[in-house]
Amino acid sequence: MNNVECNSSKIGVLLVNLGTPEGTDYWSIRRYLSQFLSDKRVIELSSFLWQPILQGFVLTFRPRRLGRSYSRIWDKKYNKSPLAVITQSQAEALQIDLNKQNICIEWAMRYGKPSIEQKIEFLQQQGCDRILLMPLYPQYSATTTATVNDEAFRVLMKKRIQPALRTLYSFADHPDYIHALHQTIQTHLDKLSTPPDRILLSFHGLPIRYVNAGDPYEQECQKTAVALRKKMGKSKEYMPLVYQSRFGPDKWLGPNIADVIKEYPKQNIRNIAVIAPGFMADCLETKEEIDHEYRETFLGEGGEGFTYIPCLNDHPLALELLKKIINQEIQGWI
Ligand SMILES: C=CC1=C(C)c2cc3[nH]c(cc4nc(cc5[nH]c(cc1n2)c(C)c5CCC(=O)O)C(CCC(=O)O)=C4C)c(C)c3C=C
Ligand SMILES: [Fe+2]
Ligand SMILES: [Fe+2]
Repeated sequence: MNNVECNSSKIGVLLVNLGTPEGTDYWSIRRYLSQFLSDKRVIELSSFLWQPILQGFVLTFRPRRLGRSYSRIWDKKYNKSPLAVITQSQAEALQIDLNKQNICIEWAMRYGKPSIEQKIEFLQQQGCDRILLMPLYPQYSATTTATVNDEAFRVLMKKRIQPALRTLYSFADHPDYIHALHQTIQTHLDKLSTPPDRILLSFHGLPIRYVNAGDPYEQECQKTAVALRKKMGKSKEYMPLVYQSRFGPDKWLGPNIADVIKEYPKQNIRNIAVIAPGFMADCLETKEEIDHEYRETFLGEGGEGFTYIPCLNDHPLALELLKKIINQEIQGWI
């Protein structure tokens, strides 16, 4: 995949993000959603109950609507979703930087392609006998981080010769992560003619049931919010933590971003900025859900200014952060 040869590399790094359909048509989306929503880490229901609902109802209706959403954000140049394009770009930029250290960087998707299996195979073929698995989720959740690990170990289960495998837990308050977020927020705000009355920190939600069962995700999000507010010298009121992307009938973590922003104009809060620190790359949940849907909601309720602050993506500070994490996690391997 990369321009850089990595035949002599002995350490492999696999960046993994959530997933992506191969196209925006009904069947591509259906295939992707079916794999994603059949994951028992994501939907904690018995298959006996859930599969008939998924196959009969969800996968009949949701792909069409989701396909329209993906079409609006699809990267026409690369014919890929933004999540795939950005993750690839992160991997390519890191490869150029880490080539000297004999490290081979690859990227994969937990659902869809390129798969974790395909990329572990490839890294082994390149001579990597040690692999650092890096789920690109700053905040740990069993629904995201753990399922990446599950899949990698399932791949290893089939191998006679296994590479050494290290996993990354999270980096919710890593100083370089907080620094990168601070800088991107500041640079973005400096360009605005009217400063926002609030900066919302919007994280992907999780069913409360999972948190009650022990998923540390809510604490992880709070860790990020507390560290970022401290770094910026701002209050909890000015930078509230909110949750987005609800799915299904469960009760999800709150406060829900849609409820919060609907109330703001009534409180004379008319200019807001939104950032989604939980995503390392812009995707459907940011480009479409925040920058399109919530923008319309806020302006429709009487808001005057809505600005979306992009994810870290392949910003130089994001690459510095990932490089720092890699060097910390491979200690003792070089
Ligand atoms: C019960 C369902 C879901 C849980 C739990 C969940 C957790 C979770 N997801 C992310 C990150 C992303 N999710 C994305 C899309 C997405 N998520 C769900 C459902 C759950 N997510 C669905 C059904 C979808 C598809 C879109 C939709 O139908 O609304 C994405 C975007 C992918 C893209 O291609 O752009 C990301 C990223 C996290 C971090 C998380 C738990 C912490
Ligand atoms: Fe999700
Ligand atoms: Fe969504």
